[in-house]
Amino acid sequence: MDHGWTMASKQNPPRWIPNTLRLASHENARDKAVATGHLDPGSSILKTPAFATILLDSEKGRRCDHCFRKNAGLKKCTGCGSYWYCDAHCQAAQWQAHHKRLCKAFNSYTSSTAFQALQRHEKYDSILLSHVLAHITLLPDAYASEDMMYSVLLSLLPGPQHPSNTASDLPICPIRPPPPPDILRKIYARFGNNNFAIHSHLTSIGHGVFPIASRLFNHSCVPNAAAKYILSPTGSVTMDVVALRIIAPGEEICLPYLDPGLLQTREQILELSYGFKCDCVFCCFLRKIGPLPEIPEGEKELSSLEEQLTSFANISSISELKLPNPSIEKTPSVLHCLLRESYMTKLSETFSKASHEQKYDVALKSGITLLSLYLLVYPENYPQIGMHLLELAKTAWNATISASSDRFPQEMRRRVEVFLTLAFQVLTILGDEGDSDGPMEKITLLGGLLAAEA
Ligand SMILES: C[S@@+](CC[C@H](N)C(=O)[O-])C[C@H]1O[C@@H](n2cnc3c(N)ncnc32)[C@H](O)[C@@H]1O
Repeated sequence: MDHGWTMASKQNPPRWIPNTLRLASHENARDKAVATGHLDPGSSILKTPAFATILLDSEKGRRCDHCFRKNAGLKKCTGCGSYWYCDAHCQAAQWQAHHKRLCKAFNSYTSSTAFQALQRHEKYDSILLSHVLAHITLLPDAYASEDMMYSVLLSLLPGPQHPSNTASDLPICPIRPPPPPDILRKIYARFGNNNFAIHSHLTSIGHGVFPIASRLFNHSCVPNAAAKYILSPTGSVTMDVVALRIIAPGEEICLPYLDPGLLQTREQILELSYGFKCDCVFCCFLRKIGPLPEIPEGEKELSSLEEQLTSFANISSISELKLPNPSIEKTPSVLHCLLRESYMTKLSETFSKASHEQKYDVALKSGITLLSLYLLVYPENYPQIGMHLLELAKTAWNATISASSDRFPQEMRRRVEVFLTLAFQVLTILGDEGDSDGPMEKITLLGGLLAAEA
């Protein structure tokens, strides 16, 4: 079995590498995936199916455990009563993938004292690990299988060593044949730094093991690509890695391992969970400026800083043709306090609450400040920017229709158009993903309302 493919050791790239990519050596991360040719924004770089997945508890019973699609008429597994499926097709597919090895023992395993003593994230790991192992036992030759994805899974870099990474204490569902302890340890040691959160329109719905994507993509806090998830009635979840901007031939393709908006905690998370120090321009800038200053308590002072932020982000120049792209490294030092994570959270809460309570002036002011911050911290065409532009368009629309006709400002209408067009431009790069009732449908709906009002 080929567990350790490296650039140096083989001439011909393995068949799991798509022709958009080649592997090259990386000084700290073993290998890196580089583009073989020019890639336009929105190009698909890699499509890869999951090796195993698990739904979050919040989604259990409202999404199919196999295809992850929402379904009001799910049917429960009559064996264990703990898995739900769209239909016989999804049930049969998951039965063959892993469930036939788990169904009988599943409930006694999850009600055991050992399982119940686990933290929530460990419970997810424990069940996902059981899915992975059960799947392996169903491959030809089980734990000695030559299966491509299994080989790639075993060849992944392990996460940093810490006690929770040893698998010896992690209970798993009893599986026949039982996994050799070294395989069990090896796979679990690769969970923390390789698995992915599966999301639909920015909401996490599950976790997944996608060995090929893990093997290929390193992290950047200023990524040029992003992963989206395709939910289809014909199979389990597929990951699609999409270019966010033009990528030149030979350029490394990176994904964000965490939310690039985590400006204060990401260094620690990357070190603890992934075992490396990020050297992207953004992290170098944050290290250079040191601890972020406190946010001023006075309302006037904060409001003046917010005006300076929107002016630095050049928000007034917004047109439907292009979003400004302010450079984080040039952020004036007086604005560094606004890079605190708590400030972004608070601003986002103010925007949502004010929109909800129909305080549109407050909502639009905080929403535009939040947009300035997003443009500063997120890379070009990042979906958070597009989703926020859509929220701004909805808020501006509600403000427009709630105003009395004599107050109906043409300028506000124009704002709706601009936000909506920009939301479309950004979100169309990632394209359709997750559930079908996504932001693109909402953009079409609001565009229709706007046209009808004209
Ligand atoms: C999902 S793997 C990435 C694929 C890896 N390059 C390989 O050759 O298999 C994650 C691991 O790669 C390394 N890594 C990823 N991004 C990195 C970066 N920007 N700098 C240093 N190491 C990185 C870390 O060891 C991390 O735990």
